[in-house]
Amino acid sequence: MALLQQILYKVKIISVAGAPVSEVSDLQTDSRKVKPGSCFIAVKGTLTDGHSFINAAITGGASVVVCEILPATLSDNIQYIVVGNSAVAAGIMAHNFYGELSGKIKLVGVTGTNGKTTIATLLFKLFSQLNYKCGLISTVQNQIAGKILPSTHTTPDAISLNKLIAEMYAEGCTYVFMEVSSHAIDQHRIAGLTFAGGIFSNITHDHLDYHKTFDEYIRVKKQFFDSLPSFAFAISNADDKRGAVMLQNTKAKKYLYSLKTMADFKGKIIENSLRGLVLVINDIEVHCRLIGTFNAYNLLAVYGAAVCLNENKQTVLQVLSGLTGAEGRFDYMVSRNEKIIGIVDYAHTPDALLNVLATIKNLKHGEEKVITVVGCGGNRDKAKRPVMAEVACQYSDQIIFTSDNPRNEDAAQIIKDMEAGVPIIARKKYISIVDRKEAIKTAVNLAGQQDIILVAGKGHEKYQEINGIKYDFDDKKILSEMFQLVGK
Ligand SMILES: CC(=O)N[C@H]1[C@@H](OP(=O)(O)OP(=O)(O)OC[C@H]2O[C@@H](n3ccc(=O)[nH]c3=O)[C@H](O)[C@@H]2O)O[C@H](CO)[C@@H](O)[C@@H]1O[C@H](C)C(=O)N[C@@H](C)C(=O)N[C@H](CCC(=O)O)C(=O)O
Ligand SMILES: Nc1ncnc2c1ncn2[C@@H]1O[C@H](COP(=O)(O)OP(=O)(O)OP(=O)(O)O)[C@@H](O)[C@H]1O
Repeated sequence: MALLQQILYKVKIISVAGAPVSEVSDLQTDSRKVKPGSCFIAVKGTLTDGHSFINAAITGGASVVVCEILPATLSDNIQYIVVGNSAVAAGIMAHNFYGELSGKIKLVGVTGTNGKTTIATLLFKLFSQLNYKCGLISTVQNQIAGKILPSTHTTPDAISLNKLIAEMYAEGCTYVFMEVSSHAIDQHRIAGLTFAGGIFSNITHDHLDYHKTFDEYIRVKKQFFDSLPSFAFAISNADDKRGAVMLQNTKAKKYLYSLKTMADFKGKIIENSLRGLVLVINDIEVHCRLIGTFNAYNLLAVYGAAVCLNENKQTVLQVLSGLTGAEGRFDYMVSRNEKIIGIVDYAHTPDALLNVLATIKNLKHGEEKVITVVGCGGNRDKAKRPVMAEVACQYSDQIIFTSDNPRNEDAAQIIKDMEAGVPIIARKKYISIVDRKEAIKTAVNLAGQQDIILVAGKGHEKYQEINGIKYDFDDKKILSEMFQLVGK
């Protein structure tokens, strides 16, 4: 049980009604999770309004209701607390409920359209190798000092988020690196948290189904930096058109990183190939295992954050040189005998597939073939199927269409939908193999010395979802097994 008065610390209360309650058992924003003695916070959502579930929450046992508008009829023995914004209140209350722990650890948030998972994961790996106990909150997975927990959101809801941070604190974590999505900022999932630092990667047109306009998307992202405290650091990408704007109104100490202009954290690419990056960062040369210019930016952001957190520059670069990126994000291996490069990437949209294939094309230096294994998910946007196929054909020498997560659809039909997008001139360079394992094996059989195999779409996922059942499936593991089996 927790004292209601303490949980309401810093919440802007407009009025209070009903029967006074001194303690609550927990906080819930979902009436379906309410238990006897819960405090139910009615949040206006994107689909429905939590206010319409107040009665259900009371029936479930809630003794306190936090809301923006009082219900027409008040129930007996319930305390009602009216606030200006329930989502903000939920954030602050969750932070108080779990012991205001974000200020007791160093919490670093990463926001931007691309690179959040990579930057947060690299920071987690770096600080873990520097012998700190760390937490990671990301799209791919959450981690508490090495213990892996599944992730459902890029940034969890306020209650789950504060609970997770409390678990990290209890395990002795001193740093938590987390992704901050624009949805989370907009829905106040991070309200009440004290950040030690914030990092901006970049912003491009995305998520406009949610934010409606690009200006609104920028405004939401900027709110994160506007809310950082003066003792925090704010690091931004000087080479992004909106990099400077992000830091315009922040109280935090401002830093910029760049590959192009003078900046606090200045980097230069000396070598950029499918075998890694050679960079000079603040006059120190560093050989990294990550691939592509975008990863040079990610590495600079990580380096900058580590320096802001008072780590030794040489040591940071030394550790960074050995790190691989986030699982399933341009995740690559080299086959033992024929030095075939195998890349597993989460790219499951035409845009992402184009980015990965364009990066491969820019980095390969000779006549190496690019063989792409790709499919599309079932029960999702059908319009993207032919477009994905077209992109794959445009940038690959050979393509194998296969199944992704067919879910409740017929995998062969999904592939047919993809085949409709194959340009006439590319008809001879694709084949279709429904069984994903067979498709990967065929790609390995087709590949010669130094060729490049891209297995796209599932990245870090460890399953294939077919008719409601998730079967074990791991692209990276299977690719590696096939290299061995085929003897390449
Ligand atoms: C569009 C969106 O972001 N929706 C999020 C939002 O749900 P919502 O606003 O739709 O909720 P709602 O269904 O309208 O319900 C409103 C309120 O009524 C409550 N309710 C609802 C039903 C009921 O019976 N009882 C009840 O109390 C709900 O708990 C909620 O508080 O708030 C929920 C709780 O925080 C989130 O789980 C949910 O994420 C959905 C599942 C989602 O898919 N979100 C994606 C788009 C998302 O957030 N993505 C970003 C990453 C984006 C990226 O960079 O790729 C992320 O951070 O994960
Ligand atoms: N700094 C960057 N700039 C542009 N593209 C990037 C950057 N970092 C990674 N990418 C590309 O975007 C893809 C997604 O990267 P990552 O998962 O790190 O980003 P994210 O912001 O977490 O996106 P998501 O929420 O979709 O996972 C990668 O596979 C890579 O192709």
